[in-house]
Amino acid sequence: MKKNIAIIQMDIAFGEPEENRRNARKQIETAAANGSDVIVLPELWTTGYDLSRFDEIAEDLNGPTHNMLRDLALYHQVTLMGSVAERDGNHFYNTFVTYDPTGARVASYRKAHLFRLMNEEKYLHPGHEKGNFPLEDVPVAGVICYDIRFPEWMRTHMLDGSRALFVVAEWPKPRVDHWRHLLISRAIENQCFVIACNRVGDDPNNVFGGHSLVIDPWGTVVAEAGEEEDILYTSVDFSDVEAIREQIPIFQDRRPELYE
Ligand SMILES: O=C(O)CCC(=O)C(=O)O
Repeated sequence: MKKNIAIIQMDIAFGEPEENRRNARKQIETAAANGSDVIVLPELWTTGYDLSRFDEIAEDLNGPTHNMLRDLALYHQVTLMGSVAERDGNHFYNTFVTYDPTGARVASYRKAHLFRLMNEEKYLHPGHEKGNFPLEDVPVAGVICYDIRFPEWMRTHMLDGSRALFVVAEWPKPRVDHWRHLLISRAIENQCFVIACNRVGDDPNNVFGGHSLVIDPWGTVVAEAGEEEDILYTSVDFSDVEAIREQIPIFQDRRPELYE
């Protein structure tokens, strides 16, 4: 199945959900008008890392950001995804959501590995469930930023035949080399597409690196953004995964009994 992908590599106004929703809405409308089927937003794109104000700015899964994503997905007949600050009772999560063209939420994955360098563990709870979901009839998975440093967690997402890993991030510029190498490695070792959206700009503590990427299941970078706000367009044929998995059948050759 072939899909036109748009990655919205946006800057994020720190702790300003309304401003970020306005900006994202414009960019989603542009991407939809340009024929995109799947539109990816970055990590925590409504709030940024304004963690100490999550009590005020995080929302439950029926909040205004979710209504907007549901309505835009339905109106433009696209799939929309990205991570949003979630409130559930007294707990907060960094939650990757996906809305399909019927407006249904088909994924809500809570970031499993909290990033101490940005104090996430002081404010957020980690998730415990995997981020697999169907992109129409194609099995895929969505994960968040620091999660990609844990290949064993990424592998568990691939054991059901998933063909793509969607990654949303606020990855700082000083470690953009790690971002690129980790993403390319995840694509090669799992023989899957990696479709990764990073933010640009800065917040009070970090400068973010951009370089959103689309990598094919052979590990070749097929599209890459620079360090400015941009919409990165590419098209992906998920059936390309089959030939590579037949040529080098790593999923058949695994010996899980050795790994535990
Ligand atoms: O692992 C890294 O270097 C960056 C991770 C990160 O920024 C995050 O998880 O938000």
